[in-house]
Amino acid sequence: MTGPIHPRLFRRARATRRYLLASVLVGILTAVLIILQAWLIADGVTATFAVGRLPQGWPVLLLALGGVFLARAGLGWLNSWLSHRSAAAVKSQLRRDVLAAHLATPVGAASSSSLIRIVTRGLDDLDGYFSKYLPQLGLAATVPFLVGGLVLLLDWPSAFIIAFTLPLIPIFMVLIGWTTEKATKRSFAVADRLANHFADLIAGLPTLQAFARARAQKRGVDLNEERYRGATMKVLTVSFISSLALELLASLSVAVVAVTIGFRLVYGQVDFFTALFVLILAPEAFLPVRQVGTHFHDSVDGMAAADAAFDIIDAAPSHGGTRPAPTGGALRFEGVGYAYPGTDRRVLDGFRLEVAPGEVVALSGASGGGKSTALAMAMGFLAPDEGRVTVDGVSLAELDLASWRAQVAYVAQNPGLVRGTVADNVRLGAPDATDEEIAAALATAGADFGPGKPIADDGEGLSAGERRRVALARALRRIRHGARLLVLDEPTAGLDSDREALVIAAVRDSGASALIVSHRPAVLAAADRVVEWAGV
Ligand SMILES: Nc1ncnc2c1ncn2[C@@H]1O[C@H](COP(=O)(O)OP(=O)(O)OP(=O)(O)O)[C@@H](O)[C@H]1O
Repeated sequence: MTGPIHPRLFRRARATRRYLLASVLVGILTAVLIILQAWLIADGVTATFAVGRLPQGWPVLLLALGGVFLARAGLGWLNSWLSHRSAAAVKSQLRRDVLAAHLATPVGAASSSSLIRIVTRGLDDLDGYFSKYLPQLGLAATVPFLVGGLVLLLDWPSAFIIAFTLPLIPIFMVLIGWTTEKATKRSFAVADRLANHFADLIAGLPTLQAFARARAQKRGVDLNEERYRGATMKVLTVSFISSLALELLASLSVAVVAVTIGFRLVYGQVDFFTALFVLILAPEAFLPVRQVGTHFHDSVDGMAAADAAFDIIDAAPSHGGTRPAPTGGALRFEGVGYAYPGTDRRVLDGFRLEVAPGEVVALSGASGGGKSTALAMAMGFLAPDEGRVTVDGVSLAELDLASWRAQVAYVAQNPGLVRGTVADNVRLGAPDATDEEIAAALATAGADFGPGKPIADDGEGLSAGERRRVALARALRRIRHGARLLVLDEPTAGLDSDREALVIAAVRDSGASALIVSHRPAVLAAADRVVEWAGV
C-alpha cells in the first residue's frame, strides 16, 4: 500500500469513495462536538471554582453535556453503520469481480484453494479496514485541524507544540507501515501456501496412503505451519511495538502541552478557563491520529486479501467482445501460439486447424502437446497470444463469448459435475429438458444408470467413466437444444469398446460439427479428418 488509502480499493470500489466522503463529514461533526464538550466542561469547572459551589444554571449545563455525549454516541453509531455497509458493498463487488475474472479464465488461473481463501475469509478481513481504520482516518483528517485551529486562536504556544509534535506520529506510521506491509504480505503468502498444500494433501490422500507416504507428509504440514506461526508472530510483534511507540509519542506530546500551559497558568500568562479548555482539547487532537496507527494493523490482512483479489481481477485477460457469434461457418485456429502466464515454454506455436460445419475432426498427438489448451481456446477460456481463433472468419476476441458458448457443447478432460442427481447435471446443458429427454440422452451416451442417481461433491458416487458419460449426455442434449459444435476432450477414455462405439455413433448421429481430442483408434477411424499435432 502506498499512502494512507489503499489506492486500488479507492479507484476500483465505488463504495470506498462514498464512505470516505461520509467519514470526513462525520469527522467534522465529531470535531464540533468535541470542541463543544470541552467548552462545556471547562466553562462548568471554571464557574464552579470561581463561586466555590455549583454554578447557576448547572442543570442546563449538565443537560447540554449529556446532549453532546448522546450526539457523539449517535455519530459513532452512524459511522459504524456506514462503515459496515461500505465493507459489505466492497466485499460483494470484489467477490463478484474475482469470480467473473475466474470464469473468464477458468483454466490456468489461481488455484481453487487460493480462490476460496481469498473470496471467503480473506475478503472478510476487509471489515477491519472499513470498520476501524477508515473511520479513524476520517477523524484524523478533520479533528486535529479543527481542534488545532481553535487552540491556535486561544493559546498559540500550545498550538505550536501540537503542530510540531503531531506530524511525528504520521512519520512513525509510514515507517511502521512499510515494515508491516512486508510482514503481512509474507504472512498472507505463507498462509496461501499452507492452504494449497493442505488441499493437495487431502485430495491426494489415497495415493499417499497407497505409497505409504501419508505420514511423511506430516512433516511438510508441520513445516508450513511453523512458517505461518513465525510470520503471524512477526506481524503481531510489529503491531504491538508500533502501538506502544505511537502511544508513548502521543502521551509525551500531550504532557509537554500540559507542563508548559501549567507553568504559564502559575505565572499568570494564561487564564484558568483557557488553560483547562486547551488541556481538555489537546489529547483530542492526538487521539484520532494515534488510533489510525493502531487500527492500521486491523486493516492489513484485509488489504493483503484485496491485493490478491485485484491481482486475479487484473490478470484476467479482457478477451471477448460484444458481437453476437455467427450461427454458421467454420471454427478456425489461424497460426495460434500460447504460453501459460508465468512460464516461457510455448505450449502452442503456429497451430492451425479448421472444423467445417458438420465435420467431425479428431485432434491427436503427443501427451502434453497442448491439445486441451487448444480446446480451452475454442471455448474462449484462454486467448491466444499469437494468431487468432475465428468463427466464420470473425475472431473470438470480437465475439460475445456467452453467445458463442451457447452454440457449443463441451466435455472437459475432467468434466465438472455439481452436487445433486445425474439428471440435474444433464440439465446444466439444457435446463428445460424433460425427464424423457434426459433418460434418452443418457442411453445414447451409453449410461447404464438412471437419471435419479445421486452425485455428491466433486462428482463422488460415480466412476471416472460414468462421469464422462454424464458429461457426454449433457453435451448431446445441448446439441439437441440448438448448439452446433461438440468440443470433446478424450470423451471415450475409460470406456469399454462397446460403449465407445455407442458414443461415437451418438456423436455422428447428432449431425453437429465436432472437435474431438482423442488417441483412441476407434474415434480416429470414425472422424472425417484426423489432425496430428506433434507439439512445439
Ligand atoms: N495451468 C497451467 N499452467 C502452466 N502450464 C500448464 C497449465 N496447464 C497445462 N500446462 C502445460 O501445458 C502443456 C500442454 O498441456 P495440455 O493439457 O494442453 O496438453 P495435452 O496435449 O492436452 O495433454 P494430454 O494429451 O496429456 O491431455 C503441458 O506441458 C502442461 O504442463
